[in-house]
Amino acid sequence: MPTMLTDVFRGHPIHLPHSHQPDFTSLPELPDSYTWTSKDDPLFTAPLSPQAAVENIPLIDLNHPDAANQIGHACRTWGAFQIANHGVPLELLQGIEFLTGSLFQLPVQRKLKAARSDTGFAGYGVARISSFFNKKMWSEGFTITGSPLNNFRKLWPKFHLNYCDIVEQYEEQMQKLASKLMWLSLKSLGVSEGDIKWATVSSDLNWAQSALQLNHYPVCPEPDRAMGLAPHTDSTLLTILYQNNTAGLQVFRDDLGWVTVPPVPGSLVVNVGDLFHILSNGLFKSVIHRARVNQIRSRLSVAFLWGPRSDTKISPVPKLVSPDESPLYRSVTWTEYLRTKATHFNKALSMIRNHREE
Ligand SMILES: C=C1C[C@]23C[C@@]1(O)CC[C@H]2[C@@]12CCC[C@@](C)(C(=O)O1)[C@H]2[C@@H]3C(=O)O
Ligand SMILES: O=C(O)CCC(=O)C(=O)O
Ligand SMILES: [Fe+2]
Repeated sequence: MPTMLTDVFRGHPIHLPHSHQPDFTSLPELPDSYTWTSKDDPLFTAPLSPQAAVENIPLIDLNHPDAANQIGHACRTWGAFQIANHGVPLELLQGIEFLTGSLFQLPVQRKLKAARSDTGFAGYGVARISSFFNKKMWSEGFTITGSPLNNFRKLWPKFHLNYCDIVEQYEEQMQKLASKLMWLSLKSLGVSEGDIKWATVSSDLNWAQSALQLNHYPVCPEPDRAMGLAPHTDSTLLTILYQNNTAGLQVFRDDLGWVTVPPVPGSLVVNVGDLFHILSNGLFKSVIHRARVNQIRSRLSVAFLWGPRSDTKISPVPKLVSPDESPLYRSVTWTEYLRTKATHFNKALSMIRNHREE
């Protein structure tokens, strides 16, 4: 029986004190434990790209006849892009935003009834990557995988069924979209369905699995010294992110520094994750990104984290490996990778890299 995402961290506890979460709204100034400097994160003071107005992640119209090549180019250069005409109904995007807003508005004692346990996967808490940093992040999160029924019943004793319904519909749409995006980007590399046995096209998409990460970044008294979500890459194949109408997401490019991804109403942000970087033999970049906060408006985001089934070994597509070289990475399942990441964080990719002889 393959490990489901819910079981990934069983036996790999991470102690994160969710119950110490402050009531963000009542803090007139930033506590020292939330004040970041470049000592806490080397990229904290990396420059904000002055060119961000001209150079930004592309906005791609999925109905454009050349969409596959545009996506492929964005995956190689940025590891991220935005999409319009993606087919996800606007009411559903509004529905998931409403759910997320309602959840984080609940009193902290109610949210803690659904707190993620040390070995658990789903529930309310601080970002999993918090354990790798000395300072705290100005955010709170809620992770969903499989049915949210038990947790939602604790949060909303009366209305949980309506909220479960929204999550189910949202996940269904996201699954279809993620698979479409994967095949479009692979097409740009000349890789087709026959080249990847584990991802056979079946309408139930049971070769994939996913999690939803709801994020809330409250208004912050000193945003320049705070961090919403520290820099990281996602461990996924692809992540599809919905952000409300408040900027905060930034992506990092070695040549440009931090670039803010402006919210475009109705569009979605797509990030290449570490597993897609591996599958593409390093051709697609898994993008380093972070979330900053602001003094005026709170921010919400919903990340659809998408990867293969737990028993699937991901390795570079043979077609993308030149015959006289070994693949850049050894094969790994999503479960193995999430556990490696939970222990070694941003060194996880280099730990599964095959070292080539010069
Ligand atoms: C499947 C997963 C990816 C994730 C860890 C998780 O187990 C569930 C939450 C995901 C998330 C969202 C916020 C950023 C991130 C790095 C984190 O701490 O939790 C990602 C994790 C990831 O992509 O590695
Ligand atoms: O809130 C955002 O814009 C980023 C969220 C994110 O990176 C994540 O949930 O993995
Ligand atoms: Fe992320």
